[in-house]
Parts: sequence; C-alpha cells; structure tokens
Amino acid sequence: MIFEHCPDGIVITDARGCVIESNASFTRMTGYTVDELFDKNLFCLWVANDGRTHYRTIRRSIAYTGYWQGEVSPRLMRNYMHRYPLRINAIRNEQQKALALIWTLSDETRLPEKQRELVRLAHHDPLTGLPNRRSLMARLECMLNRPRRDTPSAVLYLDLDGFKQVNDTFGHKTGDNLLQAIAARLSARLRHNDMLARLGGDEFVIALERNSHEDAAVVAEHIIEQFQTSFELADGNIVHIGASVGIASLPHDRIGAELLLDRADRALYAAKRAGKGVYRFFESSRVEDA
Ligand SMILES: Nc1nc2c(ncn2[C@@H]2O[C@H](COP(=O)(O)OP(=O)(O)OP(=O)(O)O)[C@@H](O)[C@H]2O)c(=O)[nH]1
Repeated sequence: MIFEHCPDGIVITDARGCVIESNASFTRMTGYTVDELFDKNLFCLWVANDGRTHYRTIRRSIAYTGYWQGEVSPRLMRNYMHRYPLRINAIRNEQQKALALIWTLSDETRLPEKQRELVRLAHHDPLTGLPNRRSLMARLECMLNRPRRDTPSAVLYLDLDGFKQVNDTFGHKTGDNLLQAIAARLSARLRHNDMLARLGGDEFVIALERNSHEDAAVVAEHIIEQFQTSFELADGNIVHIGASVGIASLPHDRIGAELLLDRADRALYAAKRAGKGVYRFFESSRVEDA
C-alpha cells in the first residue's frame, strides 16, 4: 500500500537488475507500464546504454557500499525531457551478498517551489533557459565514457561575430534579447538527443550525439546558415549577426570533458582567424580547414 502510493518512483529488482515489482509513480515518471517492465533488466534498459564504464562504476559501488546515487539518462525514459535523481540500494544478506535492489527515482516536483527553483538555477542559464556549463560538462563526461567505435559524437563551440557591436549600438538589453532569440532559433532545429548549452557571454556549445565527422560539418553549416536571417527581437529591433563554429570530434583516446571543450575552442579560434562566419575542425596536430 505504502509502496504503491509513494510519490517517488520505486522498482524492486533481483540482484541482476531484473524487475520484480514497480509502483504507479514509477510508471508516471518514466512512461513504462508495470507489464512492460516485468522481468526486464533495468541495467540493460538504462545504464548499459550510457557506456560500459558507467555500468561498471555503478556495479562496483553497489558491490562495495551497497549503494549508488546519480541521475537517470533522460534518453532512456519515455518521458525523456525530465532528468530524475536515482538511488539504488542493495538488500544484502549477512555475507554482504546482494539479494535484491531497490531503485528509487526522486520526484523533484514535490520539492517546495523555492527549492525546485534552486535545482533549476544550478543547471540552467537564467537568461536563455538553456543548460549551463555544469550541465554541459556532465553530458560531455557521459559521452566520453561511452564505447566510442559505434557512437561517434562531436562538440560544436559557437561564438557570435561582432556581438559587442550589438551591445554598443542597441544597448545591453537588446543584446540580451538577441541571445534569447538565438537560443530559441538554434534549439528549434536540434534533435532532442543533442544538447545546446550557453557557457556565458556570446558563447554556446552543442553536444552532438551519434554524429559522424561529416554530420557534424553539416550541422555546423546549418547553424551558420541560420544566422543569414535577421533576428526580430521582442523590443522591436531587427539585428543581423553571424557566428563562427569550432568542432571537436570525440577522439578514440581517453580524454576529459575540459580537454574536449578546449579542443573545440581552439578550432573556434581558427575559424575566427579565418575571417569569421565559418567552421573549423580540431585535428590532433593541426586545425583542419573547412
Ligand atoms: N547583452 C549581453 N552582453 C553580454 C553578456 N555577457 C557578455 N556580454 C558581452 O558580450 C561581448 C562578448 O565579447 P566578444 O566575444 O569579444 O565580442 P564580439 O564582438 O562578438 O567579438 P568577436 O567574437 O571577435 O566577433 C562583450 O562585450 C560582453 O560585455 C550578456 O549576458 N548579455
């Protein structure tokens, strides 16, 4: 009774992760019905898709501490727009062997309004509503921890050309409106698996999931094309502005998110030097011409 009516989503699985029972909140939060879940392995359904390293980290934490805490990948939820905190607790026997696992998705919507706002602010840029640097870095780490061969991905670092001039000519408020309009235009064209984040100032980054080298170039071209149409802003001003893009494909060697972003930034620098309004790739020994 308490299990069924608990506002948090709860699933009980065996030690391997096969579902024994789930509650109504879990169905509401993930979109998976009880029947669909029965006997499915939750590790296969969610975790394994985020990479073997991630899977092994979780398994190891459960084996040693009986506990793991993190976030559920939104791509693996039917309700993929939401990212829920997930806890996995092992029920262990006296020899510390896991007998069953309790998976709990916390329903943040139950938090008081003020607390929810704090959670939102911690992960989003207040001006545009886009994910912020922190969210981006978490996503990049996730991408970098996946097996690479079958999942080529890329990072596009975008910087506006001549944004300072917009501020100087029209004022800071119009500059803000322009950043919001750009965020909306770029978001509208992205696939829902990709992430558009604002790092601050006039810098945006797109984490492209499962895109080949060629695909990343096509996306970069489309982005630059999107700046050919002027932005009609909420304050009535019409502003024309361009953008340059630096691209770093996920390498086969193991690197961290900071280095990957730095590579995209270096490619962006090359695009700026090449006269702006173009894209450039980062290549390990040199920056490749577009
Ligand atoms: N309106 C507005 N301006 C900002 C914000 N954050 C930073 N800026 C301004 O954005 C400008 C960014 O500087 P730059 O990237 O050097 O300007 P730019 O003219 O685009 O230079 P290039 O990239 O070389 O073309 C600075 O003038 C900052 O003051 C913001 O949140 N709102």
